[in-house]
Amino acid sequence: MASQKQNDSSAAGYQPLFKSFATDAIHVGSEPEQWNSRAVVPPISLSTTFKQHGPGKHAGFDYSRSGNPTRSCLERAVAALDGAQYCLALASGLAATLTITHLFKAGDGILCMNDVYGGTNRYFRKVAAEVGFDVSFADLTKLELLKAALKPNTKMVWIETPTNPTMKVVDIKGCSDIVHEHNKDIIVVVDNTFMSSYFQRPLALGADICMYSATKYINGHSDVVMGLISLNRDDIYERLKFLQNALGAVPSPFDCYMCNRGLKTLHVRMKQHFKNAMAAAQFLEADPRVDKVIFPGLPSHPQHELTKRQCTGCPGMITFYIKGKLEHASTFLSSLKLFALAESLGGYESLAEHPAIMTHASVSENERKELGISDTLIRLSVGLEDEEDIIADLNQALAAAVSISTLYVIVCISICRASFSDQRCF
Ligand SMILES: Cc1ncc(COP(=O)(O)O)c(C=O)c1O
Ligand SMILES: N[C@@H](CC[Se]C[C@H](N)C(=O)O)C(=O)O
Repeated sequence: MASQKQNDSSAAGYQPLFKSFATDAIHVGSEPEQWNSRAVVPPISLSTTFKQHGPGKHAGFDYSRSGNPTRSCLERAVAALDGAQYCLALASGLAATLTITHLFKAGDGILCMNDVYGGTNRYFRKVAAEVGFDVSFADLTKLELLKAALKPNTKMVWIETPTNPTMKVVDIKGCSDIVHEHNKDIIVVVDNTFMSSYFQRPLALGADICMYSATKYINGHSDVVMGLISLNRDDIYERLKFLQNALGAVPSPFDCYMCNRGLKTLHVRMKQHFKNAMAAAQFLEADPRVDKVIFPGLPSHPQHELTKRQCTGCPGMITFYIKGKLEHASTFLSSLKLFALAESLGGYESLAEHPAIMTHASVSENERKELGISDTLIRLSVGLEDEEDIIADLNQALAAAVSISTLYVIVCISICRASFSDQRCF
């Protein structure tokens, strides 16, 4: 990648860290010289309107939905971190998705990765499809399925990587090349919520738009709901800027201030999320009470090599299947003491949830089954607490959920099932 340089603190085998990331996060958009007061921390500009010199003659801002000084500070910082020329802040991740989709019109084709955040699935299936978009889904981890799914009316390909919740990793460059060879006008969007700009820069890999639920790692403190869109193309930016104002789903100046404040420590947080998640994933993978762990940082992850090729590291997201049934998953979740049983992710605090019942309840049962979102699937957002405390909490909750005698019964049943099916085979 042209914008990257080898850095001592890069994780072994991954892409080198992005040059000057921390410096840009801290300084771009926050220059004291832009304010008469020379404030080092950007002020929260609450005014909804701005005095004009003459009709239509203003100093860059006229009305706060159309543009706001505090929002501009955040947008400039995020653009720099994404290696983008432009960034637009929206009221939520879903508001960003909605605003991007308004680039198109009824009858246009939208091809979406089959495993995406439940609300994205819900929006495309139950809102966009209902107003006439031709929405289809495919497993974009398989490039041949992407090729087969592109249609003459396809206008947008929506990638989420790693996917929420089953952590599939999509080859952004591979997909973008195929899509743009098919038709250079198709817009490739990457939902970069899980990786954040610290671990992945989709625009450098060929995507046209990079979007975020900034509610997660970008803000990182679980106290702001926001969406962000970064891009380089002038024509798409002009239209999105128009839509940001015309649709009006903008964040408040206070939230922009908070998010910009969170962004200043993104690099520090992401490093520690990676370290803590790696330790937790290794612990879970070695534990007999766990069936399977899905973490792109583990060599057992099917796209581990791809992750190292396209990312600089991994966030704190781990998905795993606990041994047993729904009752074991439920007991595990309600026995956690340090992890809070709650939706959302990417904050400094550890969270755990049950995707089938919580974040992906809006995905149909059949689809959940196909995607592996089963009753025993648990999603963790590993926070920044001490590593030993995180592991101790997982250990005690596993002990509460799957006792040695239960484990013995589960193992006996699976041995019996295996030998029964062997006999049926012969
Ligand atoms: C990957 C991903 N994309 C988008 C969204 C939507 O973001 P928001 O909740 O900020 O609207 C979420 C979560 O809600 C998410 O996890
Ligand atoms: N992206 C978050 C959001 C949780 Se789902 C929120 C709400 N219940 C809804 O259905 O919109 C995550 O935890 O994945």
